[in-house]
Amino acid sequence: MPASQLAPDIPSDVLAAEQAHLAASRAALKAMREHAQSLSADAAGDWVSQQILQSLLDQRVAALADHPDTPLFFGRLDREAPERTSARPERDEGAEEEQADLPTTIYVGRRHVHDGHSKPLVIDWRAPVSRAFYQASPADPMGVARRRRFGYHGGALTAFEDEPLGEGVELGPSKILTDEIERPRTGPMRDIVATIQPDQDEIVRATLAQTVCVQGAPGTGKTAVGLHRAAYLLFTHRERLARSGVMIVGPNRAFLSYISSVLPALGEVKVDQTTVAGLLGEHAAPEDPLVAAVKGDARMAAVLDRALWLHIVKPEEGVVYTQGVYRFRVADYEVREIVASLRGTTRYNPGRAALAQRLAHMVLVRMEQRGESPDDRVQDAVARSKPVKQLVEAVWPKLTPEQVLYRLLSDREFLAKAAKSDLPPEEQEMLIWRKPYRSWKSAKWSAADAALLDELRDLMERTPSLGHLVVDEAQDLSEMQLRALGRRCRNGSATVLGDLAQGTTPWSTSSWQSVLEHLGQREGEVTELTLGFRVPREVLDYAARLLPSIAPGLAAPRSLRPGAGSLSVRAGGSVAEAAKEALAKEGSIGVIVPDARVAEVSAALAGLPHTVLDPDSAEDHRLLVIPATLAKGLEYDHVIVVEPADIVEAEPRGLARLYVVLTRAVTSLTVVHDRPLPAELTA
Ligand SMILES: Nc1ncnc2c1ncn2[C@@H]1O[C@H](COP(=O)(O)OP(=O)(O)OP(=O)(O)O)[C@@H](O)[C@H]1O
Repeated sequence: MPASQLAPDIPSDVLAAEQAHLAASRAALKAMREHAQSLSADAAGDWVSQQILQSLLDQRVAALADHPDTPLFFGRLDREAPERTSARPERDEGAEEEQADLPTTIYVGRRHVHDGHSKPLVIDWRAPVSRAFYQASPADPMGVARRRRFGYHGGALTAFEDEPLGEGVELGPSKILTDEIERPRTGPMRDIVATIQPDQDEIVRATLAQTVCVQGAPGTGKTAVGLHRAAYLLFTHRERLARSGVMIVGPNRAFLSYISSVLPALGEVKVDQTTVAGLLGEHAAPEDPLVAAVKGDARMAAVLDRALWLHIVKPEEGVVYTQGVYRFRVADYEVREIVASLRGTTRYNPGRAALAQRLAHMVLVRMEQRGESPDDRVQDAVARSKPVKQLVEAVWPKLTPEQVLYRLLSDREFLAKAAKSDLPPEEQEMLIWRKPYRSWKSAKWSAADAALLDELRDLMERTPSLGHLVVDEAQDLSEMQLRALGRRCRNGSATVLGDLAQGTTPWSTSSWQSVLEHLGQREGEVTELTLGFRVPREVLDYAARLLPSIAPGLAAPRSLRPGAGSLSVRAGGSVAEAAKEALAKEGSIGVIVPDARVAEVSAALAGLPHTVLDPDSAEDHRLLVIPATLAKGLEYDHVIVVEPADIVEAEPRGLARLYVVLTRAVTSLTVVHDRPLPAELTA
């Protein structure tokens, strides 16, 4: 963007000085990288340490890469002398000392850069001192006299915009922010590090211990905020989270591929990004949504718990261990006592191992009574001996989650025993497979079963916890899936993102409190993002006509972008025609169609270069055909929605699906239909 476009009176000497600072910063980054490259891992004592050190050095060199097309810094703060800074409390320890040590003018960017004398040239956006860049306002300047935002064209600094904060004057809208929001979307999602808004920043910088749950209308930046929060936490708690790990869970692989480059662009490459299926198992046997809803209900947890422990058989016999001419006996009542003391105090598999050890210990006690002095090795040998193993197998059998679930879903009597009064008979009947499988090995599991298997796995063996989990589109998760995710952050915290109006699964939630409860994060704070950055107002108002039917409790969303003329509804219109019109404009085009009509619409677009969205393919086209069920979380400059009535009828929560697809557009939405539009949309 040429400087003159931003502000005709930008003094060229000021711009030149800023450009010189950019050049100096880039040169310093290069020097930092060369220094890191010159370091050798040879100093490490042994081969293993050398490999570890080398890998750390390689990571450091990679992190110091300069991306010429990406702004190294995007803001500048001219701060008042430290003693005059406002007494606003900082959240991180050491923040005040850090502020005092820094020069009064600082540049805020993607990473720290310092010169050869350790003088900071650029400060990481995540550092405590950078917070003022996002939060300072004339009402609370946070010690900042002037905030400067930089505009770039490619990698070149071409413009800046000043906001005086210390003079109590009202700030006008930022053109740099507006340009960023209006920029055409191409390729995968980009970071928003230069333009994070104050309410978004509050969420990004919430402390690690705090679980945050964000309700937000389409395009309010929930996904963006979740990803930036992950980057912020990794920076602020680098060592702790390097050990325990951070994971992003998204709705499908198309979405993961869309967001995949945001964290690497922020320098964070070691974050797992996955789907619930990726985490719990890629099971997708088709299932009646009503059955899936019962399986997704948290009441299943108690049923599974009983189902597993019902496998323990009351011991009727003791153990006889023979050593030479001696026989050592553990009586049946003693075995019963041991089993009773272990039940309920341990998970299933460690309990099984403990039973063997406790039996062996009893044998050892008998040996000692006979005057022997056996050691631990003898105890281990007894625990592994045939009679002990046989008894353990008979009383506390070795099981897999699949075996237990197979029995539960195929054996009415067993299910009734496990379900007790938690599930009424009609729900039990729904759970029993209509067509039973021959064995647990040949059973085909559904997505709902995957969460049940995971629950059983955890009852058998403790699931390790991560340090932090970001869960996107969380309104779509069942209570059992939430429990599965909750296990993975039980010693950590979570960022939970979603929109109650966009729930499209049989088990979609209508309450964030309930989500937090099943996640095991009752203390989590529910907050809301209300301003939309994606969808033009006209389009959002149109989609919001569906809200009274799908989420009556939610207020109508607001959009930052007026977008007059962005909506076109065409009865009997041609999809190819609409696509041609969009191709004549700038930006990406998504043709969102009922899943069953993908092939037909793709054929109708023959002659226009396009592909059908495939999450596993790197092929990127300007014109994409997208099955409605894959559109969640994605966005395109121009969206063409084909036959809303079919989209609504295709699934039980079809109206919510329609709301999702109508809210994917950044610049224009064209609705093409032959059938009458759903009444909720024309009301
Ligand atoms: N502060 C911001 N500055 C610039 N762009 C932003 C900002 N916040 C969000 N955006 C942009 O708005 C668009 C929507 O953001 P995002 O996908 O995170 O929204 P969402 O709330 O997750 O939407 P949905 O509910 O539809 O999935 C993205 O292009 C994102 O980059």
